[in-house]
Amino acid sequence: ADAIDVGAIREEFPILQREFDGQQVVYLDNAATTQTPDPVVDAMSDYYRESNANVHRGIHHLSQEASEAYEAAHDRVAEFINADGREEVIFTKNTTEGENLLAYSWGLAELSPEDTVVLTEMEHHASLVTWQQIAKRTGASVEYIRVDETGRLDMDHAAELIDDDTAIVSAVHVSNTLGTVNPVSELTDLAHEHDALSFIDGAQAVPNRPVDVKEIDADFYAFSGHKMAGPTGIGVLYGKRDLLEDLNPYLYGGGMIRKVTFEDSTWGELPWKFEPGTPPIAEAVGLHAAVDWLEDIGMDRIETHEEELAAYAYDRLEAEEDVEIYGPEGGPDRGGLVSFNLEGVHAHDLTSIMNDHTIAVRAGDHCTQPLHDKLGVPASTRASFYVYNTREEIDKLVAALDDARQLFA
Ligand SMILES: Cc1ncc(COP(=O)(O)O)c(CN[C@@H]2CONC2=O)c1O
Repeated sequence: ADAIDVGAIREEFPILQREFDGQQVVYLDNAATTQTPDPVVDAMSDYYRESNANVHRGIHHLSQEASEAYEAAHDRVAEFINADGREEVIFTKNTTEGENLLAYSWGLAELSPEDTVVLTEMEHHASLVTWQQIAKRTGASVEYIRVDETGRLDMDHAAELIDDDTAIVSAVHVSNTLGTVNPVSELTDLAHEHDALSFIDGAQAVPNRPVDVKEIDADFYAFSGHKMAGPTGIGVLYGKRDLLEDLNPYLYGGGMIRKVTFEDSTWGELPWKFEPGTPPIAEAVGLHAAVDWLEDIGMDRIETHEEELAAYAYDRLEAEEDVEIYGPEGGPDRGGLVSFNLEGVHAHDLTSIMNDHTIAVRAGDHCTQPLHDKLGVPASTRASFYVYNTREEIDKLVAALDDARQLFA
């Protein structure tokens, strides 16, 4: 596929023209959140201006329009990830809520002391802490698939850990710290060989590459709107329909019920059963527009663009003898981000220097503290890329290292 037209894309992001101290912003913090193109902002503004009403099919024109827009967003997302229709697409607040929905509605009900939850050492706190706490409450145990010295999963260790005691395997598709692209189909197959469920955290995958949940055969898959050129306040939990049919909700209220009496209640149809109360309607409209906008570029082309930028960043940083990079070398095993440290300079100081050059990167543990403990560093600096980033921006990042060396090293 031909390269994406970054110049044309940047025209749709006024925020990228912003300057601080006379320097144009260099936004390299996309793994935290991506910027929002005009068509997405316009779709949400138009909704509020012209179609705003509450959903659940109120008997008036505006509610009909709002309901249709909200339902169409479910259909569009289902198509985008190759789910079997809106029944398999639950709108949540974000990836974190999707993981908690599964942990509370399935984990609390199904896990017992005989069960094991298999995670990886590179899990984000959204899944690691969630499963760790649900395991404590149910008596289940938690085991972690090792990350090897290249930053990849040790799949021999995975095959050892995943056995007949395993109830669920929960793995990140692309690590938000290492950039590692994990073999999620293989992990899912291992889980299914032992009648265990497979949950995949796709927060750093769905925005950046083609994702086909049926090809992966994951039982559940979560991601966020704000990391894929969409708004904050909306995420998706995909689930296989037959599994969702058997799950009981853990959040109750209006819109999710079929019949309510003073004695008891019964639950509504999928996906509404898991969407109590007034949902993020404008955000759903925005997410729909974001999916259209991304597909217009092409997910294959986005994946190639990010892989090339990450490989370029990896090579440029690798050439600096006082820089330590975490995760695999550039190529198909690395998504669009690079975490690193500059010898003798704390990540927070480096990131502050970067900010002096109006370069936005992120310092910290990236919600993967156990992984940083394993790496033996308290924090790292992470540059993460999206469709509007260029090699020239990476050159600015590398050039700013010298300031940090002069000041701190
Ligand atoms: C792999 C992964 N899983 C789950 C989440 C949680 O997503 P929500 O915040 O939308 O629920 C994130 C967010 N990434 C964090 C957010 O900021 N910086 C990061 O790397 C993530 O990268």
